[in-house]
Order: sequence, then structure tokens, then C-alpha cells
Amino acid sequence: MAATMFYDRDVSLDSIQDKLIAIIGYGSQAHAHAQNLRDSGLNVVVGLREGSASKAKAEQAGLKVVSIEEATQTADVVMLLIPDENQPKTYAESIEPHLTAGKALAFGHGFNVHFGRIKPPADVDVYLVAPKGPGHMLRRVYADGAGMPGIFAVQQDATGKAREIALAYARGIGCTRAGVLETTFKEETETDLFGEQSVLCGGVTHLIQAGFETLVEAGYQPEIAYFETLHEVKLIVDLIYEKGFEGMRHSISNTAEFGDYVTGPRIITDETKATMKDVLTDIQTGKFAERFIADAESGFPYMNEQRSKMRDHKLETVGKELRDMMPFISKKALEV
Ligand SMILES: NC(=O)C1=CN([C@@H]2O[C@H](COP(=O)(O)OP(=O)(O)OC[C@H]3O[C@@H](n4cnc5c(N)ncnc54)[C@H](OP(=O)(O)O)[C@@H]3O)[C@@H](O)[C@H]2O)C=CC1
Ligand SMILES: CC(=O)[C@](C)(O)C(=O)O
Ligand SMILES: [Mg+2]
Ligand SMILES: [Mg+2]
Repeated sequence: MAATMFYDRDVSLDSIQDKLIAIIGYGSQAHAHAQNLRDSGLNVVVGLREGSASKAKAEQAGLKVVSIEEATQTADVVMLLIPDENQPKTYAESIEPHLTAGKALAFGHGFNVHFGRIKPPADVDVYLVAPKGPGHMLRRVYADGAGMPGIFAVQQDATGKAREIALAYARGIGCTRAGVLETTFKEETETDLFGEQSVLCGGVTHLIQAGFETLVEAGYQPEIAYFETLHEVKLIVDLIYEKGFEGMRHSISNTAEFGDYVTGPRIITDETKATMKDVLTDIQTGKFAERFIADAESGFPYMNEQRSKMRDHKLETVGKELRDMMPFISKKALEV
């Protein structure tokens, strides 16, 4: 049976129209939620830690900024959008003491609730609305009049209105323009981690890097390798996004399509898929979450090493030079 999809016509903003929504944080997701909700006519306040570097940016965008404690005290809905690894401490210190009965605690990702790192009191609603894309794109598509698909889940329904509120929230950030469907905290957490690791982020970056390195190590010009293995990915993916595999294959040459069928399975092998299954198991058992939290608690030694290794890679240095020569590629600094 096909999933039930919710669109603008199916969802009313009424359940949150007169409520105050606190967005905690002003990073990738938070700035997009705050601005989209505000532009949907809803009441928003941003909660930031003392001395926050983001305060000026949020105020510049016309948003009211208060402390995280005050935001939780005054709001009816508290959406926690700071990095997953930092959420439990901020929740315990600044949110939980002010989270009175009947309020709603919301998340953009189920990580902390699913892995038992945040245990909300029984008398509040707990839901998630997870847009399926990066925060900066959530804002960009909304401002363009479009939307980003999203999924929502209710973990606790203390007021009897949690589901209605979650859906209204999804509409407020623009997700019902594109389609929203219901999930659970478990399903959202596991599929989101799997998707970003295996396909969207880990899969794509390492596929591109291996292709680029293969060409450069064989003596081809890095600029050609960049166009071939990175820049053109967007053009091909745009076609897949708009028209599926068949539509993309209609646009490419027969030569390319034949090579796709012959070589694709040599690159992404049965072994690759077996590894994907292992990756999924590590996510399901909490092994990945443990490794992530352990690195975070030591100040991210592993993550920082990876970041600095890649910074000086030819793919990144040649890429920056080439992008600087293409004025049509957005030169805007990311707003947050
Ligand atoms: N990035 C994305 O596109 C997506 C993220 N999500 C989820 O959304 C949530 C937020 O992720 P993301 O937007 O990437 O987060 P960011 O890393 O962009 O969050 C940065 C914000 O968090 C604040 N912050 C960081 N640490 C603390 C702290 N210890 N106490 C108080 N505030 C803090 C920062 O405050 P300051 O300004 O003071 O530095 C800043 O405003 C996560 O649950 C994530 O999984 C879900 C879908 C996509
Ligand atoms: C952007 C998004 O959906 C991710 C990849 O899941 C994330 O940033 O965590
Ligand atoms: Mg995601
Ligand atoms: Mg994610």
C-alpha cells in the first residue's frame, strides 16, 4: 500500500497559529525553520546560548532572540536544533527545568530520543519534523516558493493534539508544499543515518574522490577530472531528480548508457551492497552512535583529522579555483 502523503490542502495551521514557537539554535536547520515559520505567519522566538555568535544574524533577519531558558519558558512549542552531540547537556541544563506540562518538545532528527540520550517528561508532546535536505536548501526552496519533502513522527501525545501540531509545523516550514509522510523516531533515525552515510554524503563524496584520483593519477589534467567527476554530477543528478533514471538515460548518449549498464555493477558490487547491510546493522545496534558520541566527547579528534586531510586535497583546491571562474555558481556566503 502506498504511503499517505500530506500536502498543503490537507493540513491547517490553526493548531499553532496562536502559539509561540521557540527555535533553539540558529544553525543550518534552525535559521531555515525560524525564517520559514515566520514567513508562514507564525509567532517565532529564537533561543540562543549566552554570547552566541549567531545573535546578530538572527536579529538582522528580523527575529527576536532570547536565552534558551526564556525561550522555553515563554513558548508552547520548543524545537531543539543544535548539533545532536550537544543536545543532551543543553536539554538537561536549560530546557528540561522549564518544560511545563502541555508544551511540545520537537526535534529535526530522532537521534537523541531514539538512542535514549534525552528522556522527555511524560506530560509534554514529543514529535519530530525532519526535512529531507540541508537547512540552507530548506530556506532557499521556501523563499523560491517551492518546498522540501519532510517526514514527521509523534513519540508522545500528552495533549491529544501532538499529531495536528506536528503536521501544522511541517506546513509552516514549507514541507507540505512538496509532500510529508508519517514515520517513527526509530525509522527516521535509522534511515536518515543510513542515507547520509551510504549514499548522500559518504557514498557520493567517496565515489567522486575515487574517480577524480583515478584520472589524476593516470596523468590527466586535474581540471578535466574535476569537471568530469564532480561538476557534472549535479547536471546528471538534476535529470535523475526531475525524471528518474529513464529520463536521465534518455538525455545521455547511447554510448554513456551502455557504459552505465556495463560498468555500474563493476563499481557498486554485491560486496558494496553487503557492506551497506553491515553499515545499517551498525546504525540499528547503536554502534555508529556510540562511535560518534565518543569522538565528540574527546573533542572530535577523528573528525578533525578527516577535515584537515581533505582541505588540501587537489580536488578541493582545483575546485575552488574553477568555481571562482563560474559567476553563475552562487558566490553568496552561506547565511549562517
Ligand atoms: N544540517 C541539516 O541540514 C540537517 C540537520 N538535521 C538535524 O537538525 C539538528 C541541528 O543540526 P544542524 O542544523 O546541522 O546544527 P548546526 O551545527 O548548524 O547548529 C549550530 C547552532 O547550534 C548552536 N549550538 C551549538 N552547540 C551549542 C550548545 N552546546 N549550546 C547551545 N547552542 C549550541 C549554535 O549556537 P551559536 O550560534 O551560539 O554558535 C548554532 O546556533 C540536528 O538534530 C540534526 O541532525 C536534520 C536534517 C538536516
Ligand atoms: C541534510 C540531511 O538531511 C542530513 C544529511 O541528514 C543531515 O545533515 O544530517
Ligand atoms: Mg537527512
Ligand atoms: Mg541527518
